[in-house]
Amino acid sequence: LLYTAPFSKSLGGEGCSLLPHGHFWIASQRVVALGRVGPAAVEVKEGLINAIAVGDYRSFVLRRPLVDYGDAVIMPGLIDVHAHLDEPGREEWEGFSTGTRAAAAGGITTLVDMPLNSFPSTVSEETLKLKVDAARDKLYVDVGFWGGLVPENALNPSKLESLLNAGVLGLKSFMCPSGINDFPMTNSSHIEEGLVTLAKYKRPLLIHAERIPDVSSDEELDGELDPRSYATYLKSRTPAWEESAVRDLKRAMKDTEVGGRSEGAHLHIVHLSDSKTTLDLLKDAKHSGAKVTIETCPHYLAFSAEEVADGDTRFKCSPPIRDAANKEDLWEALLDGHIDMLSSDHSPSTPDLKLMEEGNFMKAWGGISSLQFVLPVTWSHGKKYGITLNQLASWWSEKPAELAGQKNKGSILPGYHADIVVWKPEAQFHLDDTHAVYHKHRNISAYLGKELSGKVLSTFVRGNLVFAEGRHAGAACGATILAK
Ligand SMILES: NC(=O)NC(NC(N)=O)C(=O)[O-]
Ligand SMILES: [Zn+2]
Ligand SMILES: [Zn+2]
Repeated sequence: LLYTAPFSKSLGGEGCSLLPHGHFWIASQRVVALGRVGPAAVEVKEGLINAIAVGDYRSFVLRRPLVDYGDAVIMPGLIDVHAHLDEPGREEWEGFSTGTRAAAAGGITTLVDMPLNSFPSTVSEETLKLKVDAARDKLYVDVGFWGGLVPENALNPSKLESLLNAGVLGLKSFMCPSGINDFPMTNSSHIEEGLVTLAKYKRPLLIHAERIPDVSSDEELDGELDPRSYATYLKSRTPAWEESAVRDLKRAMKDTEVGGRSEGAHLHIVHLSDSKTTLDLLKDAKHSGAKVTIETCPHYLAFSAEEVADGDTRFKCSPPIRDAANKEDLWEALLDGHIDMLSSDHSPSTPDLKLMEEGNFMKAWGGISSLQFVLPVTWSHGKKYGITLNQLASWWSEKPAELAGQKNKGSILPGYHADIVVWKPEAQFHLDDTHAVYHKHRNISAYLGKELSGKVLSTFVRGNLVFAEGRHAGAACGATILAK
């Protein structure tokens, strides 16, 4: 039985998978596995990768269905460690069903949900249970959860332990106001104490590292500034915020070193935007042996402040998208390995909160909607820097799997989950009104109207073909991932 793409006509529809087989091979001329890219076939059996036949694979795949993807790329599915799915409590912003359908359409096979923007925030065993219950039968990809480190639990190890025992993959905290009432910010003492507990569990602490600087350099903010101007927003949230946070983390980072008070714990800086002093401070800490990793997001690599039109609040996020020179330096840091991985920071809201008509950057909700497009965006913008498919797999799958403690995910290797994206890097598309968008509010996405290259053909989650040629599987068979 040989399928060659496009193969919609032969696909099933009702169950967990569009492909009616539990044991099959997929093959192409560009399989990203075992540190190389080349012709290979991957055997999928009962949700796992059973074998990889490299080179001339035809003699291996006899008597089993084979999906031949020609010269499309077969790569590990993306693992997005930073997405706000907002359910329960704010389903009108996003939701498990819409968010995971968007993920599947974008080649993302695992999401890790942020503990804030849902209501209540995920800060205790009980609130994690609400998340897990709300997710039931709604997931098209696998979903894990970060818990929140907040003042209420940070100094209370037994509360933190009950949250960790309940299965969050790690914790997340803010060093500035989060914009969400039941998710208050932490100071460096909360963080240092939380890390001691995390060290026992060997799980990471993710930090939104922006802090209001002690000495304000914002004199320019005095007087009348136009809130529709992007420059006004940039002045209100300078790189000094990121720098101040990271300086304040000095002791916490030191504590993670071998022999330190929280050896075994791990600090992960989310959505780094400042590629100057903040990055230098983090490089120094890494260099002296602190266990620190860094992520940045496609919007910091795709856009620059110069391109953000006044009033276009789709581009408002924190920390802000900075100037073109900053963007160049972020690419350099990513290519040099100083930035470890990428994530979407998909943080939608209802369109009214983006204040798109008023265009007020100072009052609009901060957060970029991007979940479905991160693969083509990274590829389209990375091509001119010569990025490779292996680098994409490292930034989007291997490193995120490690951060989230997922030992069976993130690579195409025998014994691993068959979480796979098949895509055509050369296929161009214009993200116009006719393009199918599965996250909830298409008009708030900063990528609408853009030309991208890299089209997702198929997405497999644990062997289930959950998305192919524009269609989703009928049943939502993604799993919730809880740490043990
Ligand atoms: N409450 C939020 O979702 N905040 C998010 N907002 C952004 N990035 O603008 C974030 O991750 O900080
Ligand atoms: Zn954040
Ligand atoms: Zn976020």
